[in-house]
Amino acid sequence: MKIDFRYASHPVDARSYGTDELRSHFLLDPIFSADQIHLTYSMYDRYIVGGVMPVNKALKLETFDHLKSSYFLERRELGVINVGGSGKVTVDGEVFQLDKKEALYVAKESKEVTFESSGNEQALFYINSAPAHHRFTTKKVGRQDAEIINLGDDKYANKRILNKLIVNSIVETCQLQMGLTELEPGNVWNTMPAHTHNRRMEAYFYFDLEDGQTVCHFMGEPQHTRHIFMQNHQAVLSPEWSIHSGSGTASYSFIWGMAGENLDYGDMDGVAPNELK
Ligand SMILES: O=C[C@H](O)[C@@H](O)CC(=O)C(=O)O
Ligand SMILES: [Zn+2]
Repeated sequence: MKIDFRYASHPVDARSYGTDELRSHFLLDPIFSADQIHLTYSMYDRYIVGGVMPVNKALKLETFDHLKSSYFLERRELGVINVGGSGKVTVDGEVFQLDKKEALYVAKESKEVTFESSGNEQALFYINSAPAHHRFTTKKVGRQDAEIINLGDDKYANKRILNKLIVNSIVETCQLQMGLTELEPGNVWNTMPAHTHNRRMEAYFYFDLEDGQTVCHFMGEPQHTRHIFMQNHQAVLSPEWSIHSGSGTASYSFIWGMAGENLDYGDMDGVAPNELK
């Protein structure tokens, strides 16, 4: 396992970050490395973001120094979404088959979690984890189980399909929420109009972006925005004070994940496009 660590930033400090500082504090890259579990432990709500890419062997989620626990999920819950070929996640002996864009919620106190590819195409497991106080039930959320919201309009180049996957109307969680948003062809703007939610931090992971294209991710306080150019399979941390929105040079999909004070997906403080600076 490879572990990175990130401290949280004060919004007033972040106003003066240049490109390199901004990327070193918020951009998470790489997410996927062959036969590696690569994680970042963030001080934003002690959220963990990472990727699992099992090529030649099954990979086991182990505890690491920042957790000071006897196993990874001793005091945590986990969300997994596969963005590659078919794969298998085994939780304490129970096998869950995850095809592309399917999710698994793994309950606190699950002792052994392993990941492997199970088809010809490489499985790619994107994972998020948050501290947890209660053991709920491990549950797969397949494509048909998703709650779908149609958002946006061609006219604003933001027509997209939002799939709620790990949310409390589908699976009980302590503080984790995850889902997947797909931009319709020719549409490029996500999460516009933008929002913040001081109650929750968030992380975005961009995927299914055509080779050679990019997504410009916008962050920062609504009146002090910054941008990070993102490549396929990179993630970015969004502090509780920050907007999280992006515009691509092509359409793409992304996974959002968040944790914090509440489990209310709709709790957002909207910002109209013409109020942004
Ligand atoms: O707090 C919620 C998140 O920012 C995302 O769910 C927003 C999103 O996927 C979109 O508008 O496309
Ligand atoms: Zn949000």
